[in-house]
Amino acid sequence: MGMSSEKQRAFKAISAMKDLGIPESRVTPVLRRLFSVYDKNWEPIEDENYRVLADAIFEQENEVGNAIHSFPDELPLPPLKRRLRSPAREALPKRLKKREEADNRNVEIQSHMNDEDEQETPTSPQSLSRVDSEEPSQLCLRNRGERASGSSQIHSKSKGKEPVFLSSTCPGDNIADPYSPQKQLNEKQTEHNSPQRANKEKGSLPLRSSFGVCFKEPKVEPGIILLRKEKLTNSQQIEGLIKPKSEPAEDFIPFETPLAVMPPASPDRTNNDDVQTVCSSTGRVNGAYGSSVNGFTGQAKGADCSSVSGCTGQANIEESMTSKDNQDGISGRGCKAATSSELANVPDASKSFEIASSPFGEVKISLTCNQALERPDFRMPSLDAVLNAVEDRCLRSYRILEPNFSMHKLMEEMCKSYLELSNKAPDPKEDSLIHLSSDFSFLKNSNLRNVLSAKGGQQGDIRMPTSLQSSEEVVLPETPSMLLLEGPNCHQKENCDENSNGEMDMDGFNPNSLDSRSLVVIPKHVSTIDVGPRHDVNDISKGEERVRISLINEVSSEPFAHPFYYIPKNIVYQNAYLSFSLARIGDEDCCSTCFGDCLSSSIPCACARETGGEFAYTLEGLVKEKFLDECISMNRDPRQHRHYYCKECPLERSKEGICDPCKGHLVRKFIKECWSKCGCNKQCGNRVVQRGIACNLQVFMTSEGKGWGLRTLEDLPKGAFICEYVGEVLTNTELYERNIQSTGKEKHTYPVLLDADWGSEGVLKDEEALCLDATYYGNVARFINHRCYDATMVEIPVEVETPDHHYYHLAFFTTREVDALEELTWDYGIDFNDHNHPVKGFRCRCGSNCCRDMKRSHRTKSRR
Ligand SMILES: C[S@@+](CC[C@H](N)C(=O)[O-])C[C@H]1O[C@@H](n2cnc3c(N)ncnc32)[C@H](O)[C@@H]1O
Repeated sequence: MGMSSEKQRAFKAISAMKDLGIPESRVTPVLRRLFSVYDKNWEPIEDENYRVLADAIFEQENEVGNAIHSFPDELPLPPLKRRLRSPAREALPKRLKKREEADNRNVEIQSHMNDEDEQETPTSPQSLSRVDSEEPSQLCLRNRGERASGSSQIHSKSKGKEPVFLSSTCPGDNIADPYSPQKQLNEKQTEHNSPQRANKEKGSLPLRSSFGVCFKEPKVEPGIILLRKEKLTNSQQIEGLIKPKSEPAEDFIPFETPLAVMPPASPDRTNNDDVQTVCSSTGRVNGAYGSSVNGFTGQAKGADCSSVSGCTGQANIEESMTSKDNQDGISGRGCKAATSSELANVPDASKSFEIASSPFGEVKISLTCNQALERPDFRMPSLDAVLNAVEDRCLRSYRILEPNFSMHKLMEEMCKSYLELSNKAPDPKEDSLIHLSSDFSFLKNSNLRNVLSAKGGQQGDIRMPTSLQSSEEVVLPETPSMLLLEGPNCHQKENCDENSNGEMDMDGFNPNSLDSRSLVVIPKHVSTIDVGPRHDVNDISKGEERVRISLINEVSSEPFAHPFYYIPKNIVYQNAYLSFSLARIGDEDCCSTCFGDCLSSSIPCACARETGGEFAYTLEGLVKEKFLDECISMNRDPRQHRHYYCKECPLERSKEGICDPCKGHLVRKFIKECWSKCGCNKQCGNRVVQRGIACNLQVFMTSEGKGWGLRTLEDLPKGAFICEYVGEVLTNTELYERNIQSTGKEKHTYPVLLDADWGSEGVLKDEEALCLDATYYGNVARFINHRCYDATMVEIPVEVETPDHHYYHLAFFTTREVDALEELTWDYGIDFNDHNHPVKGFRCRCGSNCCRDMKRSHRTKSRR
């Protein structure tokens, strides 16, 4: 395309933005980036009246932390409305008053919020991107005083259906400026994009209601360009990524000077098992990470590369991919072939993608990322971490509904496309064209295989998790909204045989033949183009988590019959008052001037203040040993640690009969994570819990009679985040009401008090004291069994959306190294003599030497 045409299109784009009130100065740099990202392809930029461009402009503003201050002159601010009403304020505990003062400091934001309450809620993803809508903030809450009296009980209304909280946005939560061009753009798009509208059409609950909670669509990470999946076919998306470049297109405007080219692969690769470290011509370091499993080649040079612009350095990620030919023993030729690789796209050094192939079917993709290496604190992430992070970003950014989406598959698609384009039709029987070490690493490093092999000595003793049983994983359309699986883990009869013990065996499954290759199941890809969302019924999270959580019963034929809705984040039941909003987070409680990863900064940011000016997490994302040990010590020997004794204990008040004096609440140590009002990005190392479950977990039937439990399928280090305790946020009163309404048998076995800081809040009213109940709505944590004293996990309160300790996330971290297949337990801190406790009493079968259930004559001795 000629220069003049490029210019014309650029001018058109600029003037379209001008029409929306965005000055040229803000448009041009973003346009340059987009133009580069889309490989000088104008269509995606022009699509939908330059929607992507507008998105990107606002995303960039978010990224540099000036979303609020960027239009001071252009945008008149509505008058301040007080968030809290005076009488309510009088009753506020000190902490909340302090927050209100912070409100007043944040008057501009506040007034926007209130004003938006009355506005029609924009629903497009980009509208959310400017507001407090980063994924973890899915809870968006109203002030109790503002809650309409007609609030109904969401869950009771939605019984029998998929929980209907999924709304793209929450009324009243959008602080996007009503006058902003972005909003104008949104309004144009609301008609056809609105999930609310879609929901209405489906006849589900009206989402714009007075409920205290609703979910938002995931927000796009600042700096990420939105590709709208529904607009692009698979192949378009892939093409967008790897479109072969036959000719260097002319730049319509000067771009950043290209940095040194990183040509793919050093030529002399004579051994596919080699892990290569390549230095870029800038002399910067490229790390290496890769290994070979069972003869597969996995090579990668990882780099922290996420941005598509701002090229200031250079790093490489390279994935060596071998086709079937190579696997079948032609690897020698493949190695030789590497020397004769031909670059598919050589000419333009600034390109971030390069693909090479050999005449023998070897395809090599080289990603050149330019952002990381100028950073003095640059460190090489593992390929695994990069793939996970990219998956995470993609899932949030592109509305990918396929629960089994993986970067591995994406790379494979790239390979396939490349081969197709090269007129080399891939073998349809090919199960995987690429072999990355990351997919195998946990099996290679963990002792899962040994454990399985050991057990497999007696064939039939072991039931493989369904997720590992067959590569023909069954993916069924989701019909049941409640997770209620009939029978053991085999959900497709045809694939299962029932043995004499009534247990299910997979056809042809031979535990003795296990090797790491047979253990790895790459789930069948299901296209999301023409079908609705699907869930693997053997994923108890129904696709809600980043990882699949399988379920297995190796000890009995008891079916899994837990009627609960899986939710990955807390939701408010009805009256719980959670006092957080962006406006309540003062500058002193966030790190608005940070950038990138706070953990890499030499000076810890404001978010580390909660943990004594030091981050609680290590660079590897583990809780630091000292901090963790203190938390463990608190749990193991609570008497040695500070307690708060309520004058009128909400817990006692909510019990039946006479109130006992407060038994004391442990004053716990908190972790404070960075969040939406912080300048850092979602990948910041101080955001662990909010990223969700990352390890391989499994719900299994315990053999000690504790019912279902949770275990890990991989070796875990000490201090690793496992999961959050997720449930409905209730007030103590509501929990009390639930308990008295239920019969003894149904007494709630899943409530957790959020009492870690009751002490600093003065006398808490019943409706202020919060707890989580995972009985009806919960996540995988509802299966965590109790172990006295030496549990494998400890709970730590984590602040995400609010610096106010009133509401927090309860997160579980490992107390020591945990082996694959070991149960993940937690010391409930239960007093086995307290029969009035809201948690239903049980006969403890934890097996710990220090079991506190002393009265039980049948106490089991620990086997550990
Ligand atoms: C939060 S649930 C844990 C999951 C539960 N095992 C299930 O099957 O749903 C708590 C319940 O699990 C059982 N449980 C947990 N830890 C136990 C233990 N150490 N000994 C016996 N039962 C236990 C008790 O019935 C308790 O009320």
